[in-house]
Amino acid sequence: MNRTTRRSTRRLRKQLTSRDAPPFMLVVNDRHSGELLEAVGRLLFRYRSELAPIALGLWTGLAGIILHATHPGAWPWILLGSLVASGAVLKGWLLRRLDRVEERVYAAATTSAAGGWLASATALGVSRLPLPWLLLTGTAAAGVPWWTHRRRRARVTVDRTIRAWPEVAESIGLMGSQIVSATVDAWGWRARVSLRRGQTVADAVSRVPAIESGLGTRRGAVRVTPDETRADRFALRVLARDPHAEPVVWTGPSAVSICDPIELGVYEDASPVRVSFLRRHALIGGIAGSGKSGVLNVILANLAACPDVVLWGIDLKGGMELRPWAACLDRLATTAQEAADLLRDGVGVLDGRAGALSHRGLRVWEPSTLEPALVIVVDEYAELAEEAQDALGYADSIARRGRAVAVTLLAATQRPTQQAMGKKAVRSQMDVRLCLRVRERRDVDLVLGQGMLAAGWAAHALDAPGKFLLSAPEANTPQHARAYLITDAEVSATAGRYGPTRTPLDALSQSATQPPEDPGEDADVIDAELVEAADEVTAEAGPETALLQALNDAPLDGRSVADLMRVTGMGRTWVYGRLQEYAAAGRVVQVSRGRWRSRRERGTEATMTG
Ligand SMILES: Nc1ncnc2c1ncn2[C@@H]1O[C@H](COP(=O)(O)OP(=O)(O)OP(=O)(O)O)[C@@H](O)[C@H]1O
Repeated sequence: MNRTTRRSTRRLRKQLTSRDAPPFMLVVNDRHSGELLEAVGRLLFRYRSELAPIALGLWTGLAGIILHATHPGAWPWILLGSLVASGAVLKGWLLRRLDRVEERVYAAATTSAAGGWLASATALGVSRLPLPWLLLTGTAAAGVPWWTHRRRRARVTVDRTIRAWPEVAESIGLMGSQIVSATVDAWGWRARVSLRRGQTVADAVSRVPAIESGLGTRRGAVRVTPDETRADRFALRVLARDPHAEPVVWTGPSAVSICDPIELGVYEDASPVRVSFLRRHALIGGIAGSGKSGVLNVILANLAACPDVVLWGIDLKGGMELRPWAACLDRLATTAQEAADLLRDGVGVLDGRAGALSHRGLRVWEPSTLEPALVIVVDEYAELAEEAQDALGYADSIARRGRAVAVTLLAATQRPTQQAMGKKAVRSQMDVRLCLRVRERRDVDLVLGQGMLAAGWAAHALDAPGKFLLSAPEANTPQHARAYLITDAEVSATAGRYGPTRTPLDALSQSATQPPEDPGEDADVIDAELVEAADEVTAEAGPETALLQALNDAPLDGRSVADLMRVTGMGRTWVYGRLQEYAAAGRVVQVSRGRWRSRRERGTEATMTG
């Protein structure tokens, strides 16, 4: 109480107690009593949900008094009506929005209990013992589940928030915005908010901490995502609890082909995070300990289960991260030189396939078990830039030209700066970007691309390992996700399970990784006549006809690739390209490693023509 108030209180007291003071009169101020009633009314309305069980008890009691006085014989009908209503609620014909069994059972039990009491009170009178006590204890018993029910409480919170939104919006700088619709879900509630003309979703994104403060939520509870259909709307999600508070257990590979999307984890609404890695390069970024290796493990565990993929790995941390997958990796490079060789061979495969595709008149390599995709996994790409500069040129080439021929990169790094990625275009070629927690806000744009932070991709606010944001053609909103957690034991079990049955690289791609060599080295001793005849054919009809003839004339144990190179005068990749094409068409068979002949059926010689 301040000094002025104290002084006026003293004066008032003096006036009231002095002898010449006017007689004290209690004046009922109508205006104030009206305000009081209004305030009580407002309070009752505000807490109407909490007061519902008490109101129901009071109405039932009142109905009992009236019915006993007017229709005491109606009790059988009341009983029957309440039983029918309970059955209808249980069946879901009444109160349809109660979509859970527990909720329907509660509503049915309350209806039949209230009906039973009302029937008894109608017949016997409300005051007949133990009816008053039953009404009191019944109201309390029905009230407990009601008051503690999470969904009801959440619904009430949403209701109040919608009403308070104009005030909140004004104080957080989104004046004029309105909540258009709101729903309660398992973890909190979500709403669609319309913005005042001229405001954008970027304004809402930049005010997320203010929205959290305005709504009185915990930090990190609010998500703002653009509405794809309207620039003047956004989706607001408030998470009362963090759905990703606990690690998400991995349940096994979700893909059996590189053409299938891979399930990486779950979004906050419990829907799975699925993304395709077919003909796409991928970048995984995040600080140390954010869970990059964990995400790589999920991807590798899925790709290991796909027989139409060959996996190569580069791990310049001495193989620490990728060695557990060694059984499933066709190649693993752990030194700078090995990494450069591996990427150079990757470019070789790419070129070999590109040549074969152009010969077949096709544009893309369709992965199959005979002609698998090649995925090159690079753990900590920055090490590559530091230690194996030569390798960066090859990586760049693969990033730019590898998609069509299904030779792709999957790179993980802490900060994909220009320096860490090499001064090449690798980062800009990454179609799938997965951002775990980053240290600085600007790192969001480094991993996900320019402008993503401003668009609401707040990866700097992710607060646990394995939490991530995914940007891919099929994931274009900043939805928070958590990757499955694969334990070390699961990694070794998965590698052990799929390792022995991994598909080898196709012969054409293999040949493209080998240095050009003299075909004479492993050539068979073939008669001079054949070579001479082949030379003639080659000169007249071209190398393909010579190849077909040599395959037709091949002995039962086939002809070596070196011979085929000699008779056609063409390189290894060209020969393998044709052989693979004929093999896919069922026209030639690989008799043993590196030996081929045309297919012969039922002992007859099936000759091939071009
Ligand atoms: N999806 C996940 N769910 C829960 N915990 C996880 C998840 N992924 C990783 N972790 C935890 O975080 C720790 C660090 O993960 P991880 O080694 O994958 O991080 P990293 O980013 O690869 O780190 P570094 O850059 O140092 O290699 C792990 O030991 C694991 O306990």
